[in-house]
Amino acid sequence: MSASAKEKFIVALDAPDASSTYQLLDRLGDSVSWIKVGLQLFTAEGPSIVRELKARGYRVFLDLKFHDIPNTAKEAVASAAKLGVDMTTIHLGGGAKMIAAAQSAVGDSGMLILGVTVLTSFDQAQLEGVGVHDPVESQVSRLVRLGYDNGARGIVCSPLELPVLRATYGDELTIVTPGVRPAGGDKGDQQRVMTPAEAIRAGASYLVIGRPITGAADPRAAALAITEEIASA
Ligand SMILES: O=c1ccn([C@@H]2O[C@H](COP(=O)(O)O)[C@@H](O)[C@H]2O)c(=O)[nH]1
Repeated sequence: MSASAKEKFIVALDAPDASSTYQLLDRLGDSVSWIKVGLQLFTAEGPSIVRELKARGYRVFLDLKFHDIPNTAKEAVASAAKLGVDMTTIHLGGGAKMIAAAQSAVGDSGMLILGVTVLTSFDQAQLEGVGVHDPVESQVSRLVRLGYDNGARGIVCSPLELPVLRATYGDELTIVTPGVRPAGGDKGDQQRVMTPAEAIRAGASYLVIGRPITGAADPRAAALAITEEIASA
């Protein structure tokens, strides 16, 4: 198993509290190096969970998907940068001014802002339900262009959109893809999915995978199998 395969894989620790998080980390051992802290865990535990994960040596992706007026988004991004996280998220639907304001708060922290496009739980019908009648791929491309033109160099999208984004932007973008499921795995609420190997071959920089690991009988074995699949892609 190569170290670079392990570093392309981010485990989404969508856990209810710190103690269940630490139990899961004990079971995962050295099989993961990146942890995603999302809304559930951060709302329960606050910034202390991020500080503890950083102290334990993990790289941290804080996925709170900021979407607010420009000043509020900017100050939230500044707080994330002060916490020392490696990546954080904004919704590109927040618009040009919000994206630029958020980007301006990164400073010299080295943190990467990822712009969320169309959630991977959306299919075409759900997109139409919020009033967007273009194909999902067009909406993703439109939001990525808006992000790019306002300074964003990181994107969250489904693996299905990778080919067109790589064809347009080459390696200029760091592209993080949730919506990843091992072959035959339960999709849950995810709609636009690929396997780990397919997503890597399509050009993902990082894969975010949660329940296939956190819900596995042996999370370490599940994480190692995904890393092997990434390495062999
Ligand atoms: O479009 C998006 C943006 C973020 N996510 C997050 O990724 C993980 C995926 O977890 P699974 O258990 O592998 O489905 C989760 O934390 C989401 O909040 C996303 O799925 N789609």
